Amino acid sequence: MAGAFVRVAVVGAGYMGGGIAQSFAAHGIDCDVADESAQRARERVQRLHEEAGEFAADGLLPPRMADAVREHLRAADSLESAVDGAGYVAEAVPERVDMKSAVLERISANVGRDVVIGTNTSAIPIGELASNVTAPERFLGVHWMNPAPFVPSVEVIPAAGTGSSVVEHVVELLRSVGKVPTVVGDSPGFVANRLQYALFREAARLVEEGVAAPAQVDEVVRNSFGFRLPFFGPFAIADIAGLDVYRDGFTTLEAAYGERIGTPHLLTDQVERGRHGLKSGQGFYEFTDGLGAEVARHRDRAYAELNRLRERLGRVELREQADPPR
Ligand SMILES: NC(=O)C1=CN([C@@H]2O[C@H](COP(=O)(O)OP(=O)(O)OC[C@H]3O[C@@H](n4cnc5c(N)ncnc54)[C@H](O)[C@@H]3O)[C@@H](O)[C@H]2O)C=CC1
Ligand SMILES: O=C(O)[C@@H](O)C(=O)[C@H](O)[C@@H](O)CO
Repeated sequence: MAGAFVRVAVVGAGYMGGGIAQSFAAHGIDCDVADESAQRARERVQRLHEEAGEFAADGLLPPRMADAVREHLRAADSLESAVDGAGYVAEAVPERVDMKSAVLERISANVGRDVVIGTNTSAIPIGELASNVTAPERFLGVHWMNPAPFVPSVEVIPAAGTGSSVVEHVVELLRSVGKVPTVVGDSPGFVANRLQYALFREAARLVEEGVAAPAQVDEVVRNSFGFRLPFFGPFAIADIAGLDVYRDGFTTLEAAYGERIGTPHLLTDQVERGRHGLKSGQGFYEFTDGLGAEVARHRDRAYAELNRLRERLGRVELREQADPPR
């Protein structure tokens, strides 16, 4: 059914809209982009074409995909002409409810009722934006990560009224362009940004309290739990560490920071049921029948390989602010 979306339109050709458009076009899907003015859309598309060539020259994209971006990605003179004939429209204008509402109203006034409309909002509940769209069963959140051509995940967020076939078609479309779509519930920040912003908030508190400078926080994160994240999410990481150990750690953190870092019931419940993670054979995941040993072996191989990749790639040195924030 991805064929139902042979043409897509992207409204808002900035950092995200541009990358989303490149991702579709690189896979041979015609993609028309609109921005605030025809001139801005033309300038952005010219840059997106050049950038695809640079990706190919650097070996990040096969040359045929860069050619496909030049062939299939086009600038439209207006929102109305971009969406004309599209089967799927991606909205990627700034993260402001007023701006998104006006643009979504305009999109839905200019397309048929069966045209699927996805918003790339980072955090605004989809149910809140749905009131701007006629036939809201064809509306949903489709949240890409930056930079869109290279980061696999796209959160797919149905609102209460989104049709299940619409969700299926969008999942299929995203898979057809090499993405990893995950359907999640409609809650502010969804999964990725609720976690990402919670991490950033605590990182900022550490700096505000003088515990560490931004560069020190980043160094610790990259080389500690951040090092594990390409392979394991927070539940697998907790299982591998030991859920009883996590529960005991929370005792100290909760005493110091209260509810902000309070012990989750989900965790104490596992520990009380004797599910301590990998070492007990069960936690949030099952490690029986030799799976525990397999997970540990894969973990060690993955981490050793990641160390080698990091050595090979080297680092880009970020220059610290001369007058660091407190
Ligand atoms: N920057 C990021 O890392 C990510 C951002 N997002 C979300 O994607 C959306 C866009 O963010 P960015 O691309 O980073 O912003 P951006 O500022 O780079 O791009 C926004 C684009 O929308 C255009 N625009 C503004 N008003 C418009 C209108 N009425 N009609 C058509 N185009 C209009 C702007 O000229 C600009 O090109 C936001 O909702 C943001 O939260 C989602 C994932 C990652
Ligand atoms: O991290 C990402 O790419 C996304 O989840 C985002 O939505 C943005 O970084 C966002 O937080 C910035 O507005």
